Amino acid sequence: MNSGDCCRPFSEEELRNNAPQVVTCNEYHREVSVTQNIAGKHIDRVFTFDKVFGPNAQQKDLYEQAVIPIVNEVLEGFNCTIFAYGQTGTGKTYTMEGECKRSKSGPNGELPPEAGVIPRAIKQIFDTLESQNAEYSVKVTFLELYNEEITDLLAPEEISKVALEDKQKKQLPLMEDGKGGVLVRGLEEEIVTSASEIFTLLERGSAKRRTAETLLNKQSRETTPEGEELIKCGKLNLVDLAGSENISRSGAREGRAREAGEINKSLLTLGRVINALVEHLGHIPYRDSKLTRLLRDSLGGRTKTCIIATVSPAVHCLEETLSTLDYAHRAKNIKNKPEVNQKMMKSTLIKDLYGEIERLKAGKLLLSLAMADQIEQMGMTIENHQKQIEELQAKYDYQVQQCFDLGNKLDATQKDLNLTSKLLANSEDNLKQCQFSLKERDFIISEQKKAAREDKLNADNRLTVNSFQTVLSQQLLTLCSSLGASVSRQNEHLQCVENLCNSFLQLHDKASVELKQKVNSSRALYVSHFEAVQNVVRLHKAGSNAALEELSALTSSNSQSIEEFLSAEANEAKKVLDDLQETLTSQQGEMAHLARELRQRFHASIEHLMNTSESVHGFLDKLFKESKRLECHATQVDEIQTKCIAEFRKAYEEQSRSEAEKLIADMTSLVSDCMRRQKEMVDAKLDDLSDSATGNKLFLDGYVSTIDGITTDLKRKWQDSFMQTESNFKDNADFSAAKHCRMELFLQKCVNSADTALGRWQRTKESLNDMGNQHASTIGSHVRNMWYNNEQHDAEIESAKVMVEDDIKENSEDLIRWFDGLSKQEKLSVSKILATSRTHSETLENLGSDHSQQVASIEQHAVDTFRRKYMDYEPTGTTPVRCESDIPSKGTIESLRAMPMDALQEEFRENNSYESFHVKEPKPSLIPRAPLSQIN
Ligand SMILES: Nc1ncnc2c1ncn2[C@@H]1O[C@H](COP(=O)(O)OP(=O)(O)OP(=O)(O)O)[C@@H](O)[C@H]1O
Repeated sequence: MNSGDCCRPFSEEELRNNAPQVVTCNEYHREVSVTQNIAGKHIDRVFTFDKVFGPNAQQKDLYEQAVIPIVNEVLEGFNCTIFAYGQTGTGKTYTMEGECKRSKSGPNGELPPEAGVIPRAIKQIFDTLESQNAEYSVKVTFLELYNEEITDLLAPEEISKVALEDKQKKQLPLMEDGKGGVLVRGLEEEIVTSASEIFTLLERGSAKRRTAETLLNKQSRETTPEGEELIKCGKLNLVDLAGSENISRSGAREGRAREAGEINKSLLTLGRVINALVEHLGHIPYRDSKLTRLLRDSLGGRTKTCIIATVSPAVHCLEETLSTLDYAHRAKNIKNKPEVNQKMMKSTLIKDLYGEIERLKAGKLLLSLAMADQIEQMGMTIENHQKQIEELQAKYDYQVQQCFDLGNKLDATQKDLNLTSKLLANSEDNLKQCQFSLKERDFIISEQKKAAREDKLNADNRLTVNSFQTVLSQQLLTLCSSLGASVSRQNEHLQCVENLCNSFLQLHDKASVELKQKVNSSRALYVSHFEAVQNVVRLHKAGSNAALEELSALTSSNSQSIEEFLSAEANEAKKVLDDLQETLTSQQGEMAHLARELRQRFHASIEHLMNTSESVHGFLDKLFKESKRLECHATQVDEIQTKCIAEFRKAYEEQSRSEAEKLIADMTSLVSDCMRRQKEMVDAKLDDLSDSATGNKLFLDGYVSTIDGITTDLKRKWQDSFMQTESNFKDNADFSAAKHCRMELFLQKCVNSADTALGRWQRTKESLNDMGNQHASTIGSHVRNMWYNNEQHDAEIESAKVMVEDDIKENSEDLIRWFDGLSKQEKLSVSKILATSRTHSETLENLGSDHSQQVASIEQHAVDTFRRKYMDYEPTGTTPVRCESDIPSKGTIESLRAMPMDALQEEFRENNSYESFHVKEPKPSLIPRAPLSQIN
């Protein structure tokens, strides 16, 4: 099955409402995409069809692209169906029929651009058939399927009128054609020879349409121009379906709902059939609706079918659009098996046609017989009607006669009525007169009976007065007793109120006194607390001040002691260094002196030895030995010196590593030890030397004589050795001097490092001093700030205290004043209440007494009044009491007499006019009745 989608442009209303577009058509890709907004997301659903026509597509485009091939196939002998499916108002009818009328078509039978599929297909068929110059015949059927009822839209008017009555009983039925197809029995088939004929038929048929599905069926038979015997036969079904919307959304009600339901039945069955075909189900429910029965061959059969789905681009049709597209998309999957209709032999066709003519003839005969019957029946009906008319005419005449009689009667009655009216007026007048005179009589009688009535009235009144007096006195007694009870109750209540007021006042006084006491005590408590707080603050302040002072003193003493300590340390170090310097200088001098002395003594002894060598050359060996020993001593001295220097160096190195004071002290002690030891050694050696020299001299003296012989040799040897010794001594002295110099150098270095250490120390001391001073000044400023803050806090607390005290004093005074005022007011109010209650009770008492007096007086007055008015005698006394009643004057008594008849009549007539016969407001009597009226 082919399926195409056709999206109409926005309607004017949609444009007016600015309806958003949700359908977009891609004609090139043959896609329709529908944009849905689900949970704030745009989701596009895309449907692909065989052809897609967007809002700008023209009728011509659709026809050319989608329908021409189908019509061509019809002309080739295929059966084809085109149906439009879609929501109401989406353009199904527009697509199928278009918006053209025949009158609008062009001069050469050209169709206007808005012409739809049907007129274009008709035109194409006839154009093609005519252009082929072939014999052809075209038959048209046009039916409407509405509420599952089939209407023949081509049925002739007169017959359809008759059929209209029949329709109530019998619809056009569907029947199987025996070849798997379905026929509509009795459906009119029009043979047409031109397109314009079809247009006329369509126009006529369209006028009869109600709505819903219409199905146009064109059958064309064609013989080829060459006059072959074979005839091609194709059928084109054009279907305009009803709106596809759901019944619940169609808004149909009652009768319309049934319609919609039936329409829906067709469409629903169509949907089910499509589904069953798509899903290749075993059972296809064609028989469930007439539409599917009619289109059976088009749905999965041998007919080529094209479904045109029409949609609206607007968002409000979104749901239906999706449903339509889904429907058409599913339908696309139906696979029909188109077959060319069997080509008929021309002779067979002629035979068929003859058969049909016979059938038609038979039908015509039957029809004429039926018509004769009908005519006969109608004649009888006319006769009946004639008789009925005659009867009716007779009835009418009778009625007219009756009307005439009734008119006469009416006139007579009218005259009677006038007469009766006059009589009635007279009677009424008489009645009025009678009534008037009756009234008059009544008045006269009543006037005349007045005196007698008065006596009776007096007796009645007396009785009434007596009974009234007893009732009144009883009621007054009850009233007095209830009033007295009420007064006593009210007095009690007032007493209660007074007592309550008094107790309330007492309680209030007590409470206010207690409150005052409490306010005073709380004030005192507050003041004492505040003072305690203040004391604590003062204590805290004093403590912090003392601590601050102590801190500042401690800081200054600390800095001072540090300074002192540092300066003492520096002085000591300086002193040690000076001592060291001095010791070193003296050591240096002493060493130089010692060395000089040593050299001098050595030279002197050498000279002495040389002077005495000749005499003591025997001892030269010994001297030589001694010199050797001296040399050994010198070596020892050197060794000691070396050791001393090494120790000094060591000490120096240690000194450079450790504290300067210790090093200097060590060095000083070392140097002094060394010097002492050298001196001791030198002294010892000098002693030894003089001792040995003495011994040697003695030895030499003792052995001079013995060693003369060898003296010369020895002398030479001695000189040599002496020279050698001298040179050695010189060398030693030089070495010693060099060592000394080095030692001096070391000493100098030591002094320099001591100076550097001293400088560093002084700098350290200065920086320490600075730091100390800085810290001291910072601490001092902190202390000052704290002091200042404390002072400020103190002042603030003091001012706050004063303020709070003032406030409290003021508030408590206010409170007390307010309480005083309140209690005064209350007292005033209570006293007012008391006064009021007293006044009230007095008033009540007065009221009670007044009331009883008044009751008595009322009673008396009432009794008097009644007596005065109605009684001639005292009600109970046996002896008649003189009554103080006014004795009417003679005139009054005269007036009490009944008036003469004439006067009474005159008076009555004056008060009552005869005309109006209404009793007028009585005029005051002409007769003076002043005393009586006063009494009455
Ligand atoms: N493609 C179109 N171009 C212009 N106007 C269109 C188009 N399609 C439809 N319309 C207009 O939309 C309106 C409704 O169209 P139409 O009556 O054909 O709808 P329908 O689907 O047949 O409705 P229904 O189901 O009630 O018969 C018409 O006024 C028609 O002119």
